[in-house]
Amino acid sequence: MTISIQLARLPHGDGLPVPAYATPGAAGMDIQSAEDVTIPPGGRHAVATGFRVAIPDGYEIQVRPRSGLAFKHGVTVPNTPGTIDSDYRGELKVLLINHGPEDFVIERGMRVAQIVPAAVTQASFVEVEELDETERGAGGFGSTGTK
Ligand SMILES: O=c1ccn([C@H]2C[C@H](O)[C@@H](COP(=O)(O)OP(=O)(O)OP(=O)(O)O)O2)c(=O)[nH]1
Ligand SMILES: [Mg+2]
Repeated sequence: MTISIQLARLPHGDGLPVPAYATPGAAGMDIQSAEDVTIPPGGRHAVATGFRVAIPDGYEIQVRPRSGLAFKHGVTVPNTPGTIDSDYRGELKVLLINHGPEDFVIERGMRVAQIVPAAVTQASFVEVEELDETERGAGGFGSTGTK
C-alpha cells in the first residue's frame, strides 16, 4: 500500500533528494542529514532534515534507527520509533544518541535514519469500576520466566 505525503523543503534542505525507497521491497526510506554536525560519545543531537511534511489524517511517520549505524558506531534513535504526528508542520528532525566510544561525524547528505509511514488507530477510554479477570492477572515484567 502506498500513501501520498506532502513534503515542503526548507532553505537548508535545498539540493537534498526527496526520501525514496532504496529497493522495491524496502520498508523504510532513508533520510539524510541537512547539516554537518559531530556528536561526541554520550551526546545527543536533533539532526535537521531540511523538510517538513503534511501526513494524511489517520497516519503517522515512524522514525527508526539504521542498523548499520547502531552496529558499527553505537549510534541510534533514543526515542525510537520517533512519532511524527499528522498535524505536525515543523521540520522533521532525527534524534540521535551516540553510545559509541568515538565522535560520530555527520556530514550533510549522510543517511542518518529511516522513516516508515504507518496507520494510526485512535482510541477513547471508558472508565469502569472493575476489569475482567485473566490468567495473567497482574503478573508482568518477567513473571512467566526466562526459558
Ligand atoms: O523523532 C522525532 C519525534 C518527534 N518529532 C516532531 C514531530 C512530532 O509530531 C513532534 C512531537 O513529538 P512527540 O509527541 O514525540 O514529542 P513530545 O515530547 O510529546 O512533544 P509535544 O509536546 O510537542 O507533543 O515532534 C520529530 O521531528 N522527530
Ligand atoms: Mg507529544
